[in-house]
Amino acid sequence: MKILTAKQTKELDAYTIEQDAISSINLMERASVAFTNWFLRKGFSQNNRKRPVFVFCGLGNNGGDGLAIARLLLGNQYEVTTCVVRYAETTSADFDQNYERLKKKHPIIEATEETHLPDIPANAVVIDALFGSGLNRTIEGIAAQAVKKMNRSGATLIAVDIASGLLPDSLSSGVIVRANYTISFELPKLALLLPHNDKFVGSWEAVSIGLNQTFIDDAPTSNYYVNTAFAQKIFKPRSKFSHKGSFGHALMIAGSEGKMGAAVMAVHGGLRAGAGLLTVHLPTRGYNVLQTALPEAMVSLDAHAQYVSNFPSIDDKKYSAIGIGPGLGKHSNTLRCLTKLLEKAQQPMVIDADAINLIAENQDKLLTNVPEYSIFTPHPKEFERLVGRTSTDYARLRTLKAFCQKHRVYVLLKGAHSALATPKGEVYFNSTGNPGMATAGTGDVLTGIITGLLSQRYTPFEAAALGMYVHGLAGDFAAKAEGQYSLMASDIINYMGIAFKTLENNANHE
Ligand SMILES: NC(=O)C1=CN([C@@H]2O[C@H](COP(=O)(O)OP(=O)(O)OC[C@H]3O[C@@H](n4cnc5c(N)ncnc54)[C@H](O)[C@@H]3O)[C@@H](O)[C@H]2O)[C@@H](O)CC1
Ligand SMILES: Nc1ncnc2c1ncn2[C@@H]1O[C@H](COP(=O)(O)OP(=O)(O)O)[C@@H](O)[C@H]1O
Ligand SMILES: [K+]
Repeated sequence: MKILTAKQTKELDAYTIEQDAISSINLMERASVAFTNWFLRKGFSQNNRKRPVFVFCGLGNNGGDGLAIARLLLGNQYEVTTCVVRYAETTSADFDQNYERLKKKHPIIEATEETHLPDIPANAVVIDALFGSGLNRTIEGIAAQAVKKMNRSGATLIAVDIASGLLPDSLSSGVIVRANYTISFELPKLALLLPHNDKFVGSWEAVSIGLNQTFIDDAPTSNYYVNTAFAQKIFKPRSKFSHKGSFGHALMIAGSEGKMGAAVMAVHGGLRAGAGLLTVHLPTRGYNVLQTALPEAMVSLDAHAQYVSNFPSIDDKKYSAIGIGPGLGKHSNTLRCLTKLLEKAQQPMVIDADAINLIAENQDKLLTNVPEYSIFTPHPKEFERLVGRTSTDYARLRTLKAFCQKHRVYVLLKGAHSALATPKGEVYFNSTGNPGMATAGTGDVLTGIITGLLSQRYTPFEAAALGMYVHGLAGDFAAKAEGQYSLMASDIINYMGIAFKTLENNANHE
């Protein structure tokens, strides 16, 4: 799914109105109905009674949506208080039409100064329709006072299209609505996916309003959203005559004294992702724990007991994918081993954890030897070690894209909405996952999954994109069954089967 800019969204609206024989006012009605349907599904009741609804409207089309939503909720027997915040003289034509329609049957509060703003009880549901994608400067005056009043109220805040004050695709400042929910029209906006905006976005959903698909298909963008349909296209079901040789042989280099569990997690992830064969190379002291936990894996033992100091021969292309990093440690001999491996390796590798840290600390020597199209999987701290500190989410995204373009590698920057950047400078944001996954070992599982997929001849991009999607989906299934609080990395492994099965089932029904 594409992520478009505010400017493109405006053009998309206009194109739809022109090409699809729908008037602007009817498109607004569609958007308002889509929002209201979402609202009705949620219900927003308390003790079997509908909670009072307060709608704050601006003077443009976002305000017009608010007025239409107020009318639709009145029709559904909600007790609605509507307030138009008069921060300027001019109003949009569609705002005017919806204003007239609502005014006929419902009193509208006009606020030109703070004392006009209605008091909001804490049990209310507030609909924020002050500004949408048309915002082009910080909010001031009476509109800013309305935002502050909404934020102070303790009520549940729902943003129409985007929280007022939040710019869809660039850095925001000034007062911003702290929404609990955001209902975005048609496509997600870049701002919804960035960590620093979490407090303004809440949980969000994109609802379809039937905007023109041809325009969307043709629109240039470098930002994408990896949803189910996207992952489904990448996923390859197994053919009847396949055998374990069809799914490659993965090599995972991992583990050090005290961190052998990371190797176990990664290997487990790789096997569950369907690697035909998987050899793990690890320090001798890890042998028993690994073979006891996972008899399915083959083991190549290092010359050293506590850390990795060498690696098995990769000359004969025996391994169709190599992953390195989980629990590796940073011993000087491990650094020497990694240096040699990077010199020798011809194929893209999956590089995680301490392998990233070692490369970060020895960039001059190591970075140029990383095989083209390798996949780095840093968490934010590891990414910072690699590229330095960045001040904002947008600056970090620019750095991420530039790093991938310069070094011709993929970087999967982990977190909520993990961002997979490509050598072309595109970014694919993940749709799956939950905060329960912020726990020890989940990253090791991901490294295993991606290595396992890569070994089966998925391209590096496919392996990374499908891997992050399935990893998050398994985490979502685990959280649904067990809750987020006590979720552990091994729960993700346990739910990987169900995650892959949903893709298998969908593929079989196509
Ligand atoms: N046909 C359409 O274009 C559709 C638009 N829709 C809604 O329309 C919204 C966009 O509407 P608009 O383009 O009218 O813009 P907004 O309603 O977001 O803002 C209204 C106007 O306020 C002015 N403004 C911007 N920042 C301001 C500030 N800080 N202080 C004071 N004035 C400011 C701008 O001139 C802007 O056009 C979307 O977010 C969506 O909610 C939906 O109804 C779907 C259809
Ligand atoms: N709030 C969150 N929402 C969704 N996914 C998350 C969240 N926090 C962490 N994750 C996921 O959990 C994993 C954590 O990886 P990492 O930090 O490397 O953990 P570890 O090093 O302990 O294995 C990543 O895949 C990341 O995307
Ligand atoms: K809004």
